[in-house]
Formats: sequence, structure tokens, C-alpha cells
Amino acid sequence: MKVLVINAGSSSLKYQLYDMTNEGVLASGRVERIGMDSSIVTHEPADKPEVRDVSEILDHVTAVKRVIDMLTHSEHGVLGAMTEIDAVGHRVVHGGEVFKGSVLVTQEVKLEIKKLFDLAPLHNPAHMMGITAVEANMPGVPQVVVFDTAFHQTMPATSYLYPIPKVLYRRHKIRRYGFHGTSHSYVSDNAARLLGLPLESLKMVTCHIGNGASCAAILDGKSFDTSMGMTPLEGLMMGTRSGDIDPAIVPFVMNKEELTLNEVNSMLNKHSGMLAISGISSDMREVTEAMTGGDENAKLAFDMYTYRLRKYIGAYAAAMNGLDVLVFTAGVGENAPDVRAAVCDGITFFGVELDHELNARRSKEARVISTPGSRVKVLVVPTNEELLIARDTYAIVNETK
Ligand SMILES: Nc1ncnc2c1ncn2[C@@H]1O[C@H](COP(=O)(O)OP(=O)(O)O)[C@@H](O)[C@H]1O
Ligand SMILES: CC(=O)OP(=O)(O)O
Ligand SMILES: [Mg+2]
Repeated sequence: MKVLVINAGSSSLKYQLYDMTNEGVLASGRVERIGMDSSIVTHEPADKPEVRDVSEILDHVTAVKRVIDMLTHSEHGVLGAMTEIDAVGHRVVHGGEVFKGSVLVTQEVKLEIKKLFDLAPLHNPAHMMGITAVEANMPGVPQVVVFDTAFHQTMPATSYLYPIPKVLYRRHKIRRYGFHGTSHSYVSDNAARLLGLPLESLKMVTCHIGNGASCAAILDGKSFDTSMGMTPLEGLMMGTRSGDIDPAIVPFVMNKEELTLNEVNSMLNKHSGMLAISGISSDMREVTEAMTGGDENAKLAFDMYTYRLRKYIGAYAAAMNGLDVLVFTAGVGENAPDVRAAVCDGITFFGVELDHELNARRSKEARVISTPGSRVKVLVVPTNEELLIARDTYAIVNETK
């Protein structure tokens, strides 16, 4: 069975084609700048060279058509025909309280995802475009949706409620949902396997730090708390997102700077975080490079980023009354030993002891980077949200056959 995994954003669409007989990736790629004058398609077949194509792709329907063209291309393709694709799995960021696991796409499911547009205005409308684009290009192919929020649906009310009037929860479902759940679930499971210990017996903190970043406290194998909230803005300092701030700053700034709701939203989501403090970039690589070159703003951004991460790890260790395993994943977590060191070297008091040589070693494999004597095991586990989406899609489509 072949499964196409799609992660549709507002102006981009990432894809991976899996052969589920061996979970091998046949091809992957991305369409960027959808709706702009020069859109870029980058297609990477597993055993052939990468191809890039610049053309005008005005919408997601055309983008999916281009992906199918690439996958079935006589030269760069990996499929004889489109009909070889048995199912499509989509990443959907917001599943609200309705979706506690992955589901087959039906009219009702689409309606529910639409109802959640308000809660994830940047993400869910784009995912819906991806789903309808697949319907238009590949009629009759079963589709499955896998939600970032689903894994966190096990959080207790003490974690997910905000201390604000309860009527807001009843009327508008304002609560913590949490995101990156597919990743937190995948890496916690893999970390336990690597340690050869049952996941249910471990108190774990997983740090998914990429462009977006979140921490999760995992207790008894379930999400107990997580740093992102009703939207992916709360919690850690991120590339361009502020993370936690005093909520009173919002009306204050709107008043003083005469900003509209959209403007203040954009300020906190797109013009804050590492980008704002470093004044250089949202990309950790560029910030670290500037810091090494002596740039003080870059150093401040780096220090704030790692300080805030330490605070969350400490908070979750207290919340769970202990910590056995600390996991780093995603772009920064997997590739930035200096970030891991800055975090771990500041929390030695509760039994974190990093092996600096292991930490500095480059590898794409899941691995332990703490010393044998470290009471808390520290691991790097590369995330693979796409693989988990492919697995869920495969299982659900097989179940419903
Ligand atoms: N070698 C590296 N060193 C430091 N940071 C890195 C490195 N490689 C990637 N990153 C960081 O990872 C981020 C992207 O993470 P990723 O998980 O791919 O994000 P997303 O899925 O949200 O696009 C980049 O913004 C960059 O800061
Ligand atoms: C939910 C979220 O923040 O996703 P990403 O990290 O892909 O932006
Ligand atoms: Mg990501």
C-alpha cells in the first residue's frame, strides 16, 4: 500500500510518499510560494537527483496536481500512475475537543474542521485547501486527518483550563489544546524504546524545538501538560513567536501604538521571538553564528531562548514530581548541541548530567547524550511526524476496508 502524506500550509505544501510494506520513503518534496508569481517545486525522489521547478502555482488544487505530475513523471517520477496511491494522510493542526485521534475524512469531519477555523486561522483553512485539492485531483481516494492536538487530549482540567471566567470555556471552548502532539507522541515512544523501559513508567519532558517550539510533560505515557495553549503562540520563545508574555501587554500596546487586532497578532506571531531580540534572524543557525562572532543581541536572544526552555523543564519536573527522561527533537533540538548544552548545564541540580562529547557528535540516529551516571537520561530523538501520519492513515484505511 502506498500512502501520500501532506502537510499543507497557507502558501506551502510539503509531501512524502511512503511504501507501507517497508515504511520506505519513495519521494518527498515541497511546493513553496503558492499563490505568488514564482512558485517553487522541489521534488526529491529516493534514488534519483533532486529536481526544482519554478512556475506559477495559483492555488492548492494546482499544487497537488503538480505533486502528482512529479510523482508520475517519466524521468523524475517514482510511480507508474496516480492510481498507485492508495490513501492520503494530512497533518491538521487544530482538532479542538472533538478529535481525540486520527479519523477518515467524511463530510461531517470536514464540517468539524471548518468549525475550528476560528481557533487556528493560520493553519486549518490551509489544511482544508489541501483536503479539497486532493478530492479534486484524486477522486475516491480515502483521506485521513491526523491532528496536532489529539495527543494532548489526555491533559487533566488542571492543565488545560485557564483561570478566566468559565463561561468563556463553555461558549467559545477557550482552553489549552497544545500542538506538535504527533511529534511529542512519536519521540516519547521512541525514547522509551531506546532506553528499553516501558513508557508508562517514565516521567518525561519532550522539547520539540523547531520554528514553532513546545515542551510536553509526559506522565504514564500520556500528555499531562504542554506549553502551547489555545493557539501555537503560548509557551516557549520561538523563531518569530513571542511565547509567554503578560497578557496586559496586548491592550497596552494596541492603545499606545494604535495597532489593530490583526497588527498586534502579527507582531506576536511573526515579528517577535528570536527574530525580534537578535534583530538578525529567526533561524538558530544564523543567531548562533552571529553570537560566536561577538554580536551581543544574538547572545541575548540565545540566552533568553535557553533560559525560557529551562524554566519550562523545571516547571514540568515539579508538576510531575520528578523527571526521568529529557528529550530534544525538531530542527533546533536535533541539530544544535550548544542549545542542548546551555539548557542541560543549567539544570544539573536535579540530576541532569550531559556528556559533552556525545552531545557534540553529529548523527541522524536517536541517541542518549547524558553520562552513564546521570539520574535524568537526556536523549536526542529525531522526530518523524510524517511517518506517524502515514502509519495512522494506513491503519485507519485498512480498518475501514
Ligand atoms: N544545524 C542547525 N543548528 C541550529 N539550528 C538549526 C540547525 N538546523 C536547523 N536548525 C533550526 O531548525 C529550525 C527549523 O526547524 P524545523 O523543525 O524544521 O521547523 P518547522 O517544521 O517548524 O519548519 C530552523 O529555523 C533552524 O533555526
Ligand atoms: C503548531 C505549530 O506551531 O506548528 P509549526 O511548528 O509547524 O509552525
Ligand atoms: Mg515542524
